[in-house]
Amino acid sequence: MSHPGPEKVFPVSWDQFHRDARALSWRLAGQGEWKAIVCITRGGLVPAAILSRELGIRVIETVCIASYDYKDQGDLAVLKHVSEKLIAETGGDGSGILVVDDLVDTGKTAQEVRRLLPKCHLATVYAKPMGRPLVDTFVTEVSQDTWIYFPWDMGLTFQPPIGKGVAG
Ligand SMILES: O=P(O)(O)OC[C@H]1O[C@H](OP(=O)(O)OP(=O)(O)O)[C@H](O)[C@@H]1O
Ligand code: HPA
Ligand SMILES: [Mg+2]
Repeated sequence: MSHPGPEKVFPVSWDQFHRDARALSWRLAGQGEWKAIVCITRGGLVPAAILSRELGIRVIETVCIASYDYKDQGDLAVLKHVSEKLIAETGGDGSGILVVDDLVDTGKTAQEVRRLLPKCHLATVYAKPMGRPLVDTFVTEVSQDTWIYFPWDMGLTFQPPIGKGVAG
């Protein structure tokens, strides 16, 4: 499924992402003690590094899930599961695990994680309305027809002067 239009864009710089991931850490700080972070690769790797530092959580695991080819959503593939050892150590249902991703969009990825770890705490930096109910904690909501551009997907390019695009 291609992302529906009309499309708005929300470009995020490294600095903005760092601030937003720190804001997520503040929201999570009072909410409990987590034994481990499980990040949903690849997008969850960067916020997981920041949360790990801010919350002092040193056990980091991955669940590797892919569904988008650029903006086209395809079938969801779980490429690697969370280790059986960590699941067993956390009661088999994800209790005490903080799962982190960069964003929730349709909620398909989050649904799969909830199926694997029903009692985990799921945190994302950004959320769109369709996926929002599946997330426990997030920082910023954007509309469903907004595409978020992350700093690791962008480079510096020439911008045409704003006046050139204005009719008249
Ligand atoms: O709520 P959803 O509609 O499922 O979309 C959200 C997921 O999509 C992106 O991952 P993607 O599958 O592109 O893989 P990536 O993290 O490796 O870029 C993003 O990082 C989330 O994990
Ligand atoms: O808005 C988005 N931006 C980047 N990756 C994504 N994967 C799903 N939605 C998005
Ligand atoms: Mg992802």
